[in-house]
Amino acid sequence: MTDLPIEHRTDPVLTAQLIATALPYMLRYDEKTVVVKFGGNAMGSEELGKAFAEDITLLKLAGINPVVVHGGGPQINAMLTRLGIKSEWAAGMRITDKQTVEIVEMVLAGSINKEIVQTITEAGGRAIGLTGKDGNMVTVTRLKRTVVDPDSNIEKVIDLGFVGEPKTVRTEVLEVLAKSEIIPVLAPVCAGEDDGETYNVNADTFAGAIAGALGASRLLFLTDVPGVLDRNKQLIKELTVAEAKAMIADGTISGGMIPKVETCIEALDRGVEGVVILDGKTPHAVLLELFTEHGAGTLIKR
Ligand SMILES: Nc1ncnc2c1ncn2[C@@H]1O[C@H](COP(=O)(O)OP(=O)(O)O)[C@@H](O)[C@H]1O
Ligand SMILES: CC(=O)N[C@@H](CCC(=O)OP(=O)(O)O)C(=O)O
Repeated sequence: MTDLPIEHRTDPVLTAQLIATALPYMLRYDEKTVVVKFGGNAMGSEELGKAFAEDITLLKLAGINPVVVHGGGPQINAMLTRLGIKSEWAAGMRITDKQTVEIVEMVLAGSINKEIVQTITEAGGRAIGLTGKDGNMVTVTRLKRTVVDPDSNIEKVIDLGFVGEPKTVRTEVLEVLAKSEIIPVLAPVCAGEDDGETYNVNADTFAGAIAGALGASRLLFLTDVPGVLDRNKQLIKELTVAEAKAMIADGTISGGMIPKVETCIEALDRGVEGVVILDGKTPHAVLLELFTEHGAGTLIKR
């Protein structure tokens, strides 16, 4: 006991009892796929990253099949600023030109992806970092986005550049990994189905496509807010699809929360059983959500 770090030193009987309470949840998710989207804003500190890696490693050891999809919006912003490149946004998506997509790939696939893989390794797990390009896993077409011009109230189609929409998801590689001890960590960078160009894909959209194709039991979005908030900034614990659509239409849900909620709706359509948006800044948010009755965040439901 005394060799353990202080935060792990507790009454051994209590510890054993606590571990036993996780059993029904372990049985519930045994061999099930859980897709966890780790948002760039949720990667707040080294400590949070470590707790996240421990949770994911624990899921894998418990016989669950975790698939990690990560973002990195703020980290891409920081690199673009360092390089003096301006970035603009529309409907929660980065308008991505040729120069920007190179930086996006560098930050997501090169830097963040490997950092998460390393943190999982340090937690005692084994992880492999992949992008949508690897194994031709996810191919995309150019995303066409319609927005309503606030001045004229007229709908217009905007060109976001090299922003992709997942079209084909090939799950072979992930199925092989599910049978192994290796945890996939996926960066949302993909090749265009028609042109072979590199595309920037919103990490939420990517996670939804993966969860749908794998028939995941759970899709968790770890972000930097407690969940979907109402006009008074109060947490909404359960949100129906119709309510969510109305909140997007009236602007209560905006920015990066739009692709998240839209992905939740699509994931439900594709048969994912439980879709939750929760606060990734709470240490061990994944275990808290899956292994306790403490269900935090916003559950999106039909
Ligand atoms: N109704 C809402 N409830 C909660 N967050 C919202 C809402 N509308 C907009 N947001 C914004 O969405 C952000 C989360 O999306 P995003 O920044 O893309 O996070 P992530 O990096 O986790 O994907 C929040 O930090 C918040 O600023
Ligand atoms: C098209 C688009 O917007 N792509 C995102 C990809 C990263 C991402 O989604 O990161 P978060 O999950 O941290 O927001 C971007 O360029 O920022």
